Amino acid sequence: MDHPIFIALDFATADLARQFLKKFEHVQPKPAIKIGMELFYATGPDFVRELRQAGFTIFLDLKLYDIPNTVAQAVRTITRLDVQYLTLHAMGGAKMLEAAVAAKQNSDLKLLAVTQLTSLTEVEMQSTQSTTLTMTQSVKHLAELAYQQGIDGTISSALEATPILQVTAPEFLRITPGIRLAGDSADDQKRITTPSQARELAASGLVIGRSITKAQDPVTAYMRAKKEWSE
Ligand SMILES: O=c1ccn([C@@H]2O[C@H](COP(=O)(O)O)[C@@H](O)[C@H]2O)c(=O)[nH]1
Repeated sequence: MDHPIFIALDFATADLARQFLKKFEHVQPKPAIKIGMELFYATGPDFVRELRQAGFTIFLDLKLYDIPNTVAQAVRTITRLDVQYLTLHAMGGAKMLEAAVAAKQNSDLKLLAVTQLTSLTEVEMQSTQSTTLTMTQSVKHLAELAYQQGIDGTISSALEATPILQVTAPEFLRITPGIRLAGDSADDQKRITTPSQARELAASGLVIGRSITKAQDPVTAYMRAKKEWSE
């Protein structure tokens, strides 16, 4: 899958996620899905296996952030789940990233490093992290660090996708949440773009949650995003 749109399955139970996915049973190819903390903590690895067996491409968004040994052991365990993408925080540092890359061994699992959460403004980032770096400088720095350790791509706003490309390589993935369809109302996401803006800014994949999951007609919202993204 070259340019995926991952639907963020942010649901509280497996049944709610199943009901949602049922609406997509006639959509081919199957949408790629992202399982984050809410659903994973509620349902655990068994539900990940169920969705994988049903043929979904799975992005497990657990945002690992711990000492190198702990993260490496977690990556080793997760490779057995046969998910295709996994997140960890770039802020864990070079040694943590390096340990995660070593732990995935020969598996096809792609590791994605979260740079700065899309819910943060530049001012919030600067005050929390006690830095004078701009958002772009900080994201570029973390992306370059991840790239040098052999990580497969980043998670950032699409607003930083072009700067990330400048310090990494075209094949390094630039996956971007914080995507909203025109007309959506404001929420906790701060660094947002539409799918077509993300494409113009050199994102290589999108994560979309509420614009699809909370839409009156989720399949139509997904198709609209897909059309904008691929045009
Ligand atoms: O910086 C980040 C990292 C991860 N996310 C995750 O993506 C989805 C976005 O959902 P929306 O409903 O489209 O806002 C969500 O699961 C986040 O945990 C992110 O938004 N930003």
